[in-house]
Amino acid sequence: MVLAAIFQFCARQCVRDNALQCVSAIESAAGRGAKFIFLPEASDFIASGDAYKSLSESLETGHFMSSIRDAAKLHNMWVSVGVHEAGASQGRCFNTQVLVDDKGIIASLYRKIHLFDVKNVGPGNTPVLESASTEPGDRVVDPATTPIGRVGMLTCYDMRFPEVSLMLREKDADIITYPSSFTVKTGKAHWEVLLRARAIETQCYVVAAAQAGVHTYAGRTSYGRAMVVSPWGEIVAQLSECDSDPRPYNESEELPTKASELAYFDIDLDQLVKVRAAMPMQEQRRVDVYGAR
Ligand SMILES: O=C(O)CNC(=O)[C@H](CS)NC(=O)CCC(=O)C(=O)O
Repeated sequence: MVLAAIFQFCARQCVRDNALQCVSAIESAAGRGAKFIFLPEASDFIASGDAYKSLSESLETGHFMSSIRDAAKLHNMWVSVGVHEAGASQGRCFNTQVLVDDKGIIASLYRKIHLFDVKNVGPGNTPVLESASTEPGDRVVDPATTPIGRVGMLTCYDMRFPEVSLMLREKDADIITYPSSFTVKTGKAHWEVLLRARAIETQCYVVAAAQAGVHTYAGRTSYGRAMVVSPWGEIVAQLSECDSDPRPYNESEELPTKASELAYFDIDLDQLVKVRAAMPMQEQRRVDVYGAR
């Protein structure tokens, strides 16, 4: 079994501060002997309005990813982290999950394919239009081989589309990651159910690092409750949830952040093999009746 860590924090609009928090989480996890750490979606920043354009960075040369890569190398740690990647069309960014290996090299990356364009689930039942700032990716990436198993990457809202997680299972994923920044309303209603269902039906570990807390200047609050689910559907680690009411938008007010949290868990690939052997769903799929995913 190999030890891994999952991190939850409240990103601000300042990329340097957020980088410091993530680097310190990597350092702590290394001190405990973890080989892999999962960081949330948008760990580089949560911003308001047009700030996306100026804050998004290149994965190769930007301050945020350089800090993460240096820390990964220094502490021999694999890192999964969500960032805003500069360089998409129309001044937008990609919502990208980056997998960094223990030498500080980018081993793989995945650009979120399902964007959170919704009508009445945002703060105060307002709409959210992720596609205004973000260009969707156009491919699912094969799972990457790491010291904790084969990691398949998806992000946040993607967890509502089981087809892609089943596709990753088909490609031999052991672990599926959903770095997230969920809304409080949808988090309370759906978060645990979605993550446990994805784990049970794919018979994979599901790891969802999360943002948590009030981002007042951006007019939004993240639900938190970062969670790890075993291939049998048990919650093996979870962090605290944020149930604050949404607060009115206030650009100048940066509230004290909700404290960051770190949890540890073992990835037990023997248990995964036993679960799959006892209930061989992958071999039982009736693709002859209902087609491939
Ligand atoms: O905007 C950023 O900077 C980072 N991206 C996000 O926070 C994204 C898009 S707004 N959030 C989600 O997908 C929440 C999904 C969700 O809450 C649900 O499926 O219910």
